[in-house]
Amino acid sequence: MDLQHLRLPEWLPLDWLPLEGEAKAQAALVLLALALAAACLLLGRALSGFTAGTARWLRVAVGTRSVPEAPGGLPLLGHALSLATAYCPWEKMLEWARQKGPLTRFSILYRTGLIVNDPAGAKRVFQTGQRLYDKDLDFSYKPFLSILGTGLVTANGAHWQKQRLLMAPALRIDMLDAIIPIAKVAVERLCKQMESYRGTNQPVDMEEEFRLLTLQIIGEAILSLPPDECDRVFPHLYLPVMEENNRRVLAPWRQLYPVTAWQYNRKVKQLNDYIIGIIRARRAARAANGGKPPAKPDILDRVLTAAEESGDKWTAASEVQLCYEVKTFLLAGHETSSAMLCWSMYELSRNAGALGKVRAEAEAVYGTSAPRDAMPDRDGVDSMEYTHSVLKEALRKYSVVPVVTRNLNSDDELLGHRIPKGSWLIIHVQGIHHQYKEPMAFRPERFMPGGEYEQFPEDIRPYYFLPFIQGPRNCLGQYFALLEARVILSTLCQRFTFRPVDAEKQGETHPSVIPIAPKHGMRMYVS
Ligand code: HEM
Repeated sequence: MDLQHLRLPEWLPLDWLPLEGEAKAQAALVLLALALAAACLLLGRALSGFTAGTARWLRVAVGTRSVPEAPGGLPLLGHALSLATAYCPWEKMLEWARQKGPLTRFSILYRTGLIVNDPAGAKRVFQTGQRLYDKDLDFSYKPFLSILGTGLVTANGAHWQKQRLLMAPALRIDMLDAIIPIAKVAVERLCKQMESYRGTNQPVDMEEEFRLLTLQIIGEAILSLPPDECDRVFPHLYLPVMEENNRRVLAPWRQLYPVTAWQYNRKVKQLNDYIIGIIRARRAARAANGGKPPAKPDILDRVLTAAEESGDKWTAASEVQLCYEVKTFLLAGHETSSAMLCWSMYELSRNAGALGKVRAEAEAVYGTSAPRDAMPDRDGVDSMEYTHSVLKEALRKYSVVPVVTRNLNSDDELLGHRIPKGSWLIIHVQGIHHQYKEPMAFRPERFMPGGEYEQFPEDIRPYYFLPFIQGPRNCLGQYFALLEARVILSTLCQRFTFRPVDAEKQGETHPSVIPIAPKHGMRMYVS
């Protein structure tokens, strides 16, 4: 082609090209062609995404018409406005479910959701049909993917199965035994600090203390980190990332704020570098020790042993995956436990009878004469049955994880309705927990032998208590959480009496952050 007489438009910013005449015209044409191809590619992707999204929307909207619809839906917007203006979105969903029945349909713009407020429905999703229900990564878990990535909580399908097999042995009984002394030493440290508040008018923010304490315990259990290292690293690197993730749940556009995004990405990178540094040092130490783990292996050592025994080659991808697993354990393993402890303590501060029973169990295990700090063994902790029931009742009443979401990857039959692939399920754990008698009354006796829980029919009973869900994807840390919490709660109750600064205010639950923590902190006077 003769390009000699081709006149390039003056508005094209081509001055930086170090060429002249025909060569410049040729280069400009190539650049234009590349720009056009990129634009077509982007448009194609947007169109195919839009077409796939529309097809899914149509399939789900039409396929779920037999399910009763929540009241107040608007054309196009669906229930988006009702949810956006509700004080608490999952309370609003529960209000709808109570009006419409065990399965209720709602929509947010083009997305149709189905609220499951029934133990039989939960059994289908979590147990008998578990393979059909994937984690909801494109909505509920999206803001947390920088921490969770492809770790266990957010993995799906064959990848999840492989990781579960690899990680589960790390929390076997001998590791659970090791958690007891870690928790006891940590709570004794907290007791010492709290002595200076005893009998003063200065309250202690127990929410903050429980958060730091559970982070110290999980930090030591996974990575053998000393408490001062946990206090130094996590509040700087990990907690700000989590705070920003929580903000992004309600304000996803925050990821477009350039300074916030830059700071956020920097913290995520520093946290990753920190954890990967520990993994590398640990592997080097094992290599120097003839490939053997240390005498007292922590969770990281146990996972490294399982990875070696699997026979898979260790690669850069294995390192990244393990980093996600460590972050997953950190996240899954402390905020939920800390919320459970806050609500248990709050209820005990208002219920002298229940507090008396917890104290009696503590004295039987730790002793009645000073220093009352005997190290419990597994049988000792297991003997604290009433304390265990206090924790379970706090998990029932406050349902710290109030809803669990899933995406259906194939057509299914749920609670008498045929529902299509692509449906979005919201299993209302709080709704199911509040199907007990007088649900807002705090009664640990419900979980004692012969209590209300045992009255539910045996085949469906586990689906009436779902703080850790049930089935193959149940919480891997549930025994860990309930063990450490028994040690913490019993020790604190044995040593101190707690009184909320403002009992009404302290009892308010946060309306938008999961796990549900106190809305105004948990400030307590100690005596
Ligand atoms: C009171 C404390 C806790 C509560 C209420 C809780 C709750 C839950 C729930 C509801 C799930 C299921 C999430 C879903 O399916 O979308 C889950 C999964 C998980 N939790 Fe916990 N958790 C607690 C403590 C812990 C601790 C201490 C650890 C680690 C040491 C842990 C590790 C995990 C892991 C790894 C999973 C994913 C399991 C899988 O998908 O295979 N959790 N937890």
